[in-house]
Amino acid sequence: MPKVLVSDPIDQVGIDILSQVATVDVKTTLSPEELIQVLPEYDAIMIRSGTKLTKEAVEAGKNLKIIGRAGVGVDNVDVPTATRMGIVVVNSPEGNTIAAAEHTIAMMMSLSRFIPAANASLKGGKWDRKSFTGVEVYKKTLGILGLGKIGSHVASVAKALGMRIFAYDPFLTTERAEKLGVNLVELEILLREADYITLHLPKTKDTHHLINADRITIMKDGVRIINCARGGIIDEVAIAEAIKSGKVAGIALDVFENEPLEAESGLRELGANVILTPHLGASTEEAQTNVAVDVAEQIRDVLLGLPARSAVNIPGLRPDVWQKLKPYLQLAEMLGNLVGQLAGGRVDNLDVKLQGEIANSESQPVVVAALKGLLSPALRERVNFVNASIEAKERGIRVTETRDPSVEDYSGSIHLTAHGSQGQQSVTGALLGKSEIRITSINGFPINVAPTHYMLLTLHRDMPGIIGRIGSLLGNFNVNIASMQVGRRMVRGEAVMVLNIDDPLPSGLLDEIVHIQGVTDAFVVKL
Ligand SMILES: NC(=O)c1ccc[n+]([C@@H]2O[C@H](COP(=O)([O-])OP(=O)(O)OC[C@H]3O[C@@H](n4cnc5c(N)ncnc54)[C@H](O)[C@@H]3O)[C@@H](O)[C@H]2O)c1
Ligand SMILES: O=C(O)[C@H](O)COP(=O)(O)O
Repeated sequence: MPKVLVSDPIDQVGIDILSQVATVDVKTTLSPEELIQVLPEYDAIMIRSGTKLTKEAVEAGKNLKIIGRAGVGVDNVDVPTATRMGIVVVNSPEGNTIAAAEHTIAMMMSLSRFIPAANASLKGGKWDRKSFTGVEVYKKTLGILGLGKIGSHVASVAKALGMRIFAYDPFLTTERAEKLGVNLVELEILLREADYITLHLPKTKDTHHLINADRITIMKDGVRIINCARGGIIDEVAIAEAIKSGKVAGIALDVFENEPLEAESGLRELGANVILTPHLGASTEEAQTNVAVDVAEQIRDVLLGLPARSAVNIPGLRPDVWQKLKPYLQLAEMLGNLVGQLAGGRVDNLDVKLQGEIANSESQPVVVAALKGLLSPALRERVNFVNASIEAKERGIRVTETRDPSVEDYSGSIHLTAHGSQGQQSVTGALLGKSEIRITSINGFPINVAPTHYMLLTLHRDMPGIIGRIGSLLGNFNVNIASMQVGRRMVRGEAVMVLNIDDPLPSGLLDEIVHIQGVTDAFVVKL
């Protein structure tokens, strides 16, 4: 049984799913050092934002096949390192959208009406009504930074509250914004116009301290700011200063530059107009069930050898695409492996041509499959769909892709040409029926071969007796031939022969084959 480590609190429903296929250890109090120590034992890890999978931690996970983030943000995972190591990273892109959006609205209303402070005052024995006169959100302008899933839901709820909505999102089309009834504006306009500003973008190097002292200066006096996205998007020192000076009337923060927030953080000292929650955006029963099921199912699937539906580091390989392309992916991988073995040495360029029905499909997974096959003789199980593109790039392999939707002999075929240190080799393959893989040409010689584990390929002159001589030689060495195919373009011209053999070729035999008169080259292929 594979082993899964659950290192943050996850809903039991997720643990139950994982337990169908794995031994599950729930250890939610590991220190970073302990985590690194235990990680080599595990095939998968399931986390929330609490566990920091740093470069060192990911590298310690030598047996990890998948990292499952039961939530949205993967900024606590060193994804590039995971990708290089061939570890799939998955998340739950939508499981906690509503929870985070509702927390944002709750923060906005709490800021407007001082609910946390009024509650604390009353419970502290007072009946103070004067200190807590609030403001209405009705007819105010809400500026949303990042109009993705959460930002969009916040927009629609805020519209129902009678707010005017401005949004800044450089990656969003005006059509989408119009559909949401939102004014898509430049950042500076939003900052000038908004009475409330809420953040719903990822933490990246571009969004680090997006809200800083300079941008706060542009804002309206008395603006209120909410951050339920990620700590570090707001400069905490600058925002604390702006609260003290009265420039900013209130802030509500669910996320912090350092989590847990330090006991001595100055933010804790600020008054009734500063609301802090300990990263509770996704903490609803519904969201925790959603993300646990979503991510546990993906871990289960990957451990069973199936694709994950929301891998953040395998673009394009969703289960629906996988199901549709599966036979072509197997074909591309086999052809990549074959052309790589024929090429022998270093490959600098791989031309991938997709012909017929496959030319109209999503090509990226097919290219990745071909690269996986190409690199697998050298890297073996270290290369997979996650890291094949990176591994190829690091080796300087350039990929050229062409498509031709016209149908020739087969409804769809894949043609690979490898250019490398030892010249050029090309192979073509197609599907017979829906899923039977065939090699349909080698270096332009037409054949029709079902690939098998061991194959012997010869390039030779088409002349009487040559096939017999190769066959007898194999017989002398007790190598059994399962089937044989010859492809030629003209009688007594150049030809290619493919022998499917039942046994590996004994050492030295290939040399003898190459020395047969008329044989120009020979290759042993192991698929
Ligand atoms: N507090 C919580 O518990 C909690 C819960 C869920 C999600 N989150 C966080 O909320 C944020 C939003 O999540 P989502 O699910 O809506 O993500 P999403 O990917 O659906 O939306 C993010 C949006 O930000 C936009 N964006 C990216 N870079 C930008 C930039 N430089 N300027 C402006 N816009 C930019 C993108 O175009 C996208 O539309 C993420 O940071 C996520 O980690 C927090
Ligand atoms: O990105 C997310 O999904 C949220 O920040 C939730 O984090 P959590 O799973 O630690 O609550």
